[in-house]
Amino acid sequence: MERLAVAKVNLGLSLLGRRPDGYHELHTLFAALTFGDRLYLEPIPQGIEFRGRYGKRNLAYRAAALYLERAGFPGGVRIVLEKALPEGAGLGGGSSDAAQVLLGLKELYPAEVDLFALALSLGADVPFFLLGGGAEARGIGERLRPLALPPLPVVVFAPGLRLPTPRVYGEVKPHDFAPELPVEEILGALARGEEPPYWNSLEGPAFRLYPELKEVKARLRGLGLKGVLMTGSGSAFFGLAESEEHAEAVVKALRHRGFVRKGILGGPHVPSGNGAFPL
Ligand SMILES: C[C@@](CO)(OP(=O)(O)O)[C@H](O)COP(=O)(O)OP(=O)(O)OC[C@H]1O[C@@H](n2ccc(N)nc2=O)[C@H](O)[C@@H]1O
Ligand SMILES: Nc1ncnc2c1ncn2[C@@H]1O[C@H](COP(=O)(O)OP(=O)(O)O)[C@@H](O)[C@H]1O
Repeated sequence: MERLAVAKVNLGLSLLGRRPDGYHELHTLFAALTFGDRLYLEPIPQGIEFRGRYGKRNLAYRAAALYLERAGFPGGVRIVLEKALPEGAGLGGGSSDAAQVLLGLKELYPAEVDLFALALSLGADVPFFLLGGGAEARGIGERLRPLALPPLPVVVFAPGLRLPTPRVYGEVKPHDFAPELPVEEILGALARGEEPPYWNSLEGPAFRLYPELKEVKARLRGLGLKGVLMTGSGSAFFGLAESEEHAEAVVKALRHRGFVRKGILGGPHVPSGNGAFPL
């Protein structure tokens, strides 16, 4: 079985405060995109044969180990992971890989296993990737409400700077906290092709760590993209293109400077019925 583990961007991310356990409470809009890593899953009699980086620490491997254990060891799986997404870029590649392994194994070995609970134990972004499409998220990303997003062309650019998530959260100061995102206004602006009134509270901390990221943002704006924003904890940025042709031209202009791809907001069509967590 072949599966596409798509990237995500955060159409705004607001840090509302810090929880007693040290994690940050956030409000964000997740948008799946149409490109990503490829995974090949094949049933084998027992165990996990894994081809990809990090061995047993890979989130895809850990997802398989968890699912097979919870399902009562119904059989094994061979997993080949072909990475296309840069790591530590805020595109959620590892989380997306893990979600596709969970969904794939549920198809190969159906069992009464709560995928959302397993997903959350693997990482805060993993539950979203079980749903795909678009979603409003709260908590640390686990309270999800699906959202319909206009299928706009976007360009993602990662400058080749790896920004580990804990490093960026570690740099957050009280003045980085902000109110909730104006969700209706953001959706309205997207639908009208206007500059969305969103922000990413992690841009301040990331820019303090790596001031050169400000130039990356300015360069994307200079190419005519709207709503240019860092995604998640960075270091990738995205922007909204006027058309597929505009997106293609931006990709050409940036292709020697880092990872650059065009995609469509909301991702490929996902069959409904995955359910959701209430906000
Ligand atoms: C920023 C976001 C936005 O979608 O995604 P990415 O950009 O990484 O894809 C997420 O909040 C990434 O959450 P998650 O994937 O769970 O982060 P992890 O790497 O597990 O967390 C690493 C560390 O970051 C801090 N952390 C993480 C999430 C959160 N809401 N508050 C935090 O303070 C914690 O110190 C944690 O130990
Ligand atoms: N399948 C995987 N793909 C990418 N990274 C993985 C994977 N499994 C574990 N990791 C670890 O998780 C970190 C975060 O990866 P990733 O999800 O791609 O970035 P981000 O959290 O910035 O969106 C990587 O730096 C790597 O150490």
